[in-house]
Amino acid sequence: MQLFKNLEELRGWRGQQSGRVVLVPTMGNLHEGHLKLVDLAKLHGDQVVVSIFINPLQFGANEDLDSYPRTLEADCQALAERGADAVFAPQVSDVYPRGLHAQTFIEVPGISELLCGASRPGHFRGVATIVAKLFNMVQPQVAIFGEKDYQQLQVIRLMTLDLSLPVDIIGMPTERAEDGLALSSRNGYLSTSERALAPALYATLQQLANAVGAGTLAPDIAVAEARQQLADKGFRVDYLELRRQQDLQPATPEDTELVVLAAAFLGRTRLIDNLTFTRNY
Ligand SMILES: Nc1ncnc2c1ncn2[C@@H]1O[C@H](COP(=O)(O)OP(=O)(O)OP(=O)(O)O)[C@@H](O)[C@H]1O
Ligand SMILES: CC(C)(CO)[C@@H](O)C(=O)[O-]
Ligand code: BAL
Repeated sequence: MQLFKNLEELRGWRGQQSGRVVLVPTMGNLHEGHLKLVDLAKLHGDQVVVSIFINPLQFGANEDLDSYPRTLEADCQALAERGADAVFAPQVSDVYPRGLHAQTFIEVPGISELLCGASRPGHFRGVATIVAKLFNMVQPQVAIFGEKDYQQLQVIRLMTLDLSLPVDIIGMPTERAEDGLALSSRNGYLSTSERALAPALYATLQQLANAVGAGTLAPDIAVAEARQQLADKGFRVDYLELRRQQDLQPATPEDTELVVLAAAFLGRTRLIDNLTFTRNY
């Protein structure tokens, strides 16, 4: 496996590839969820490139940019064992040569201001901008993203459509621990007692989806109960919302393809999760 630490090296390699290149963008500190994206990537092309870049543009001023785990050596070892072909791990100055604030941005209006975007202003502008730049740098035919970051996946799909980018976007179902907790780099911030509580987030989403899907609870009541249940268990709920899958707008009684999405803090750790389901009545 090759490791490219700057754009020039990456471009030199990319120019020699004639097959289908698949990109898996990450921020590193890799876990089995990321490695499952690599497994899927291998089915979709000839060369799998994993980018590892902690993108300052998508972090808010009071977020964890400085403390975000940086584990490049272990990440490369895991990726080599899993059969990735190349890792692209550029420096911030290589990615943003004019500095973060003199940067041309990509905005995907509407969807970017909802849910995580409301709690993290500018976050999806940072995500859309870096993903568009990674597409230009790596020039993949295919890119793989996790459904754990459901809103992010939708933002990227819309950006790709709006800008006519020649990249197929593929979503990968969320990889979970045995107790249901979605794997996430930020799970490493949880204390032992917080980790024991954390699976309640997904369990609560499952209960809500079962009740609304079968029509045994009205959506408003199910949402209010779910929020209260999480608060009673010690979560600080940032949002928990029932939305339609297509555009993440509030679900109307006619919508059947639904998604429940939540972000909730345990201590200082912000967990996100979601569950898609069909209303059957
Ligand atoms: N449990 C998971 N299952 C499937 N895909 C995942 C999972 N966790 C992360 N991903 C995907 O991996 C890619 C890189 O994500 P990232 O490096 O931010 O990891 P993360 O674990 O989500 O980190 P964080 O805790 O910072 O959100 C994204 O497309 C993300 O959706
Ligand atoms: C897509 C991404 C790599 C862009 O920095 C990031 O938001 C992530 O890891 O999900
Ligand atoms: N996995 C999403 C990246 C972020 O939280 O910044």
